[in-house]
This record gives sequence, C-alpha cells and structure tokens, in this order.
Amino acid sequence: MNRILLRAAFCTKVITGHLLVTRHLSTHKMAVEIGKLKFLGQEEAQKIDEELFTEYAFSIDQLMELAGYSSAVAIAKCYPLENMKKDNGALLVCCGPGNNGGDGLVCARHLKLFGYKPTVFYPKVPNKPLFQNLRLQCERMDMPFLSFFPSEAHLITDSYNLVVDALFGFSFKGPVRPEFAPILETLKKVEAPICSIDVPSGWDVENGDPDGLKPEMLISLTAPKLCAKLFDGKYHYLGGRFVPRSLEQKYELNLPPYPSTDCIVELKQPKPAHLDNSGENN
Ligand SMILES: NC(=O)C1=CN([C@@H]2O[C@H](COP(=O)(O)OP(=O)(O)OC[C@H]3O[C@@H](n4cnc5c(N)ncnc54)[C@H](OP(=O)(O)O)[C@@H]3O)[C@@H](O)[C@H]2O)[C@@H](O)CC1
Ligand SMILES: [K+]
Repeated sequence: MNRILLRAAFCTKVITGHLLVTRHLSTHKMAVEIGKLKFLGQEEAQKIDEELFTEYAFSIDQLMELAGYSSAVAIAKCYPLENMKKDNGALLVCCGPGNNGGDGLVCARHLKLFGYKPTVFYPKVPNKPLFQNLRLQCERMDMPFLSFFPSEAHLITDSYNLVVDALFGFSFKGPVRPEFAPILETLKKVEAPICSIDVPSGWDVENGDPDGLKPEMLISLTAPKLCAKLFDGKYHYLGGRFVPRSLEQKYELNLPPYPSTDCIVELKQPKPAHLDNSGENN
C-alpha cells in the first residue's frame, strides 16, 4: 500500500525550472525545481577552489578524493557493470597533468573497487608526491598503465566499454598544445561513451568547442562551468558535495539539494513544453 502511494506521489507533476534535478525511484523520476544554479566562469571557479584551500583549510587530497569518488559513483550509476559487454567491465581512464588528472586517478581507483577493470593512461606525471602516490595506489591495485596512446580510435572503441576523460579541467587554456593534441583528436573519433570529469577536455571553459569532444556524460564538480550550458550529452551530474554553506552563499551558487546522503545529483535541462511528450509535466 505504502509502495503504491509512494509511486503515485512520484508520478505527480513537478515544476519545470531552469534546470531540473531528477531522482530515480524504481522506473519513475522525480524532478524538483532547483532555481538558478550558477554556472561558473574560469576565474570564479579558480577563486572558489583557492578559497576552499586557504579560507576553509581543506587539503587538495581531501577534495580530490571526494571529487574522484563522486565521479566514480555517477559513472557506475549510469553505466552498470552488469550491462557492460567488453572484457568484464574494461574502461580507459585518461589523466592529464593537473588536478583534473588527479580526480581521474581517484575515480579509477574507486571504479576498480566497484568491480570494473580500469586501464589508465597518464602520460605526464607531475613531480609531486600527491600525484605519484595516486599513481602508485592504482599500480598496486593491479591497474595496467598504457605507455602510449592508441593512435587508432577503433582500438579504443573495441577494447573499452567507456572512456573517462580526466585530461583537463577548469584551468585549461586553449589551444591544446602539441603533446596532447593527437590524444584529443583520437578521442573525438572513439565511439565508446566518453565521461568527462568537470569539463570536456579541450573545450574552452566558458565557450565550449563546437568541434571538440562530444562526451555522453559530464560530471560537474562544485558547480557547473559556463561551458556546461552547451553540453548536450545524455547524463549531467553534479558532484563534489563539499562546499560549505557560507562559501556557497558568498558566490551565490544556488546549489541543488543532494538527495539524502548521496554525493551526486543529476541535473536535467527541461525540454521545451511543446516537445515534452513524457507526460511527466502534465
Ligand atoms: N574546487 C574544486 O572544484 C576542485 C577541483 N578539482 C579538480 O581540479 C581541476 C582543476 O585543476 P587544475 O587547476 O590543476 O587544472 P587542470 O584543469 O587539471 O589542468 C591544468 C594542467 O593542464 C595543463 N594545460 C593547460 N592548458 C593546456 C593546453 N592548452 N595544452 C596542454 N596542457 C595544458 C597545465 O599545464 P601548464 O599550463 O601549467 O604548463 C596544467 O598542467 C578541476 O577541473 C577539477 O577537476 C578537484 O581535484 C578538487 C576540488
Ligand atoms: K576533463
């Protein structure tokens, strides 16, 4: 009986807003208005990041762990292991030279713990203990590391169920330099889904890149960056549930409520009413 009531409640019309947060219960979706979630420019994203470390005394390891963990949780939710056809959940995790790459290594570690089979590509390891330790953790967990990037996109498509893109985040400034350009060119041709952490790599953080990567999934961290307005893939999640309320208010982030104790929340752009035949808005 309670179950029936709950289902009925979840089928009831919910308000359309600028962006919607959806929560899945059984096969039904619940969407709640989240108002005007802020999309951050590059400078503002960097200022918030800085403030988390200086004013709020977080360490980079702490936030990277939460960022990478929430990325892994979002990926596992959208791409369940049991639906993967290639080599028992084989994934490719591409990590760049900055903190976005660090998020990728943490994400790979958690995906491995969830039962997937990540292979890591990490061509430029910074000379800092943080990144060397993150790499070692992955190595000690028996994750293979590619020593070169496959030049043929079909080799990636054929071997991996999906690619995690952790090459560049909110500090990227185009155009991409020659050492990474061929990697991005190959990734653009890969037919397996691409899951980008924080920013689709190679995109201008504010203006995107119409000729760039077309990820199927984007996991925005802290708050989406301006380029996320141009994202039209299947899944957009917000992760990094670590922003203190006072910081959120100072930057008027208007973050959506995370459901219960979840570390991620799905963001959905509502379809214009005349295109929405789902019945959810009726
Ligand atoms: N508070 C938060 O939200 C948190 C955010 N976190 C994460 O941190 C990410 C931001 O990290 P970040 O600042 O280290 O920079 P990121 O974007 O990884 O890349 C910089 C690297 O790329 C390089 N590079 C730049 N342009 C290039 C080009 N054209 N071509 C080639 N290379 C280029 C640049 O090289 P450089 O110019 O320094 O030589 C540098 O090595 C953020 O997106 C999120 O994922 C979490 O970990 C924790 C909490
Ligand atoms: K990325």
